Amino acid sequence: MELISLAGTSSFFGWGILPLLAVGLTYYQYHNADPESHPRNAQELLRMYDFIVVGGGSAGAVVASRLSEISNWTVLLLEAGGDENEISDVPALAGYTQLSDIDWKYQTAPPSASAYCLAMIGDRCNWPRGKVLGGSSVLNAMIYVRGNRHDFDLWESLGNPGWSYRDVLPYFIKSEDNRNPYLARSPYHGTGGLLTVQEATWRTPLSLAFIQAGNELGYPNRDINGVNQTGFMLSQLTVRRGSRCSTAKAFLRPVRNRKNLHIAMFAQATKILFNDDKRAIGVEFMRNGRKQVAHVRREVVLSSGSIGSPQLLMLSGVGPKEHLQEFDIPVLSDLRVGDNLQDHVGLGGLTFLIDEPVTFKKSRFQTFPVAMEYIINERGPMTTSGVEGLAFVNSKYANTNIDWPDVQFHFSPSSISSDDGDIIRRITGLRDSVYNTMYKPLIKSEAWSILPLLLRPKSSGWIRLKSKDPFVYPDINPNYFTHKEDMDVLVDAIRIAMEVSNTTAFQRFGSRPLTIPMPGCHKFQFDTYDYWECAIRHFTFTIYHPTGTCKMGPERDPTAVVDTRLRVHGIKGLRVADASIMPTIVNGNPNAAVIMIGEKASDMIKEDWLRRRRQPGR
Ligand SMILES: Cc1cc2nc3c(=O)[nH]c(=O)nc-3n(C[C@H](O)[C@H](O)[C@H](O)COP(=O)(O)OP(=O)(O)OC[C@H]3O[C@@H](n4cnc5c(N)ncnc54)[C@H](O)[C@@H]3O)c2cc1C
Repeated sequence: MELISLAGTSSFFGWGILPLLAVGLTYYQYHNADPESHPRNAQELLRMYDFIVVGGGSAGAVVASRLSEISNWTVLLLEAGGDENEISDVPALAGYTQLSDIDWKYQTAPPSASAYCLAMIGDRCNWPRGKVLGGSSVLNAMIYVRGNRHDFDLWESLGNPGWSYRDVLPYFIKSEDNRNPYLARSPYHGTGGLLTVQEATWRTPLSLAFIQAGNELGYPNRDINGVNQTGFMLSQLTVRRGSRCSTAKAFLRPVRNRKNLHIAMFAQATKILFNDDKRAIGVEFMRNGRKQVAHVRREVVLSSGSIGSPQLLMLSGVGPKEHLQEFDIPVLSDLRVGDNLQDHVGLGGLTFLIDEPVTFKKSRFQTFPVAMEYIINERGPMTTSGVEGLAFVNSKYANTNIDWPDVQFHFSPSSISSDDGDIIRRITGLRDSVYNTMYKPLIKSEAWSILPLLLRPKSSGWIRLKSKDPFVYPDINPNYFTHKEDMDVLVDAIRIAMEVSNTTAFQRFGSRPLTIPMPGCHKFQFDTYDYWECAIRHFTFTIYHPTGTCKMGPERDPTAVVDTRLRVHGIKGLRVADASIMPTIVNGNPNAAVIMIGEKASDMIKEDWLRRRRQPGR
């Protein structure tokens, strides 16, 4: 628009003005003042900072941004990866970032205690994590869900005062800039914050069928980030003008010109350094092939995520004593780092066929006009994350006396093969036998799917070092389905998904389940408990929500790693602020809660240090 109006004025001033303008803009480096311009990768670092934040992901970007609001504090953000790119910006291309350079490309260890991920090559599930400024918020599906008020009240009741729903709600609201007027009006949402949240502006007709189906089943269409969670709704997303709004875009780009904030990309922390008093005094990191050290005056904040944070703590001598001794790592604080690994897990590839040409397919939407609509108008099919609707429902095992549903549905107007086998097949790591038998035959069909997800798993796993070498990935054991109750809830969730397909809303499109049996499950009759258990153990689908590996809890809790102010027990000058501190996994996609943790951590750090300054002698 601006260019068009400039072109209009050029006839008045003559053509000479455009080159003049271009020279002027370059001379004054106009982009420097643009809050949307990318952050700079600082090359010259100081020897000492007030704070060092390790990891610039969903939480770390928030912490670095908020701490550097105090202009006389110097802040260094160390990020192992580089910057976001054009592909990661496009919601519909989210899958393309996985297994790319900006993904750590973790995998689960082959199962031992119980069977899962059997349909995947090597019986390992891929666990993507963002290795990029913005972290996993650059790879994720952008779904904005806060969790349930009972999650946070539970955290408080486990000995964490200050973390009840009433306490944390203001932090969710603080970050948010909700762009849907009907949501923005609600007291549960915020406007004017740094993180843009809105519903997708484009959707298939099936999204409305999904909401109507919920109604038919007795579930209201409601804002699941509002007063109650149980119900169906269109997805709220962290997007801005049709593009991804990662935490790097939201929290770091606007402050890129702060002199007191240095962002060092491609800098992977390898160890936290301590003095004899067990106080963190600096961080050792690798950058440009060189080992370097940055010292810290006040605190190190570890925000390396649920895999990176426990790994770095253990490498630095904070972790289970017997495990660290295996690697001859001197033990500074014997804590259950790496335990309590909780994740959301469900059945992948639960597919329904329809007769109408309304689904989201590569052949229909990866076209030149669609691309141009995105580039020019920031609208159209490229702006969708692929998950058009969400539902929070109760399995028959849920306590319906309280609003705390135990199952989440992700509704997609597509199937595993809607992209013609390009990406989804690769990023799920499906064996050829499974893809070719079940999903390849659907390439020409119209299909939609529901991902039924277990919200509060009883099974939990652990992260353990495989080596003292910080560049060797740790062992990831999610231990899915060691508790039968988890399987019971999921099988019942599949039955509810079948009911969704049977509603009038979906029958209008001729909806019916895909009945090709999962390879490996032929011996069970389709749609029995045993069949679904077998299918779940094969096409085990995590949507990558690992949490809890540096659990928050009081000192009396032998499983706690950080206290309620996120300070590592037994250590000075070191906090953890990311998904790993969750004592229990939140009831829904965790990104919003992780951002809340970043906000609250920053406020606590400010309170602690600014109060100390005002009260000399403490
Ligand atoms: C594919 C995918 C889809 C998802 N979809 C959704 C969704 O739609 N909605 C939702 O709510 N949640 C979603 N999630 C989960 C959500 O994105 C994460 O829970 C959240 O981003 C975790 O934030 P974090 O700050 O704990 O870790 P991260 O965001 O992963 O940040 C950790 C950062 O630390 C850096 N780092 C790690 N180790 C080091 C080191 N040693 N030195 C320096 N830097 C280091 C990493 O590179 C990274 O940038 C998804 C996740 C993935 C991977």
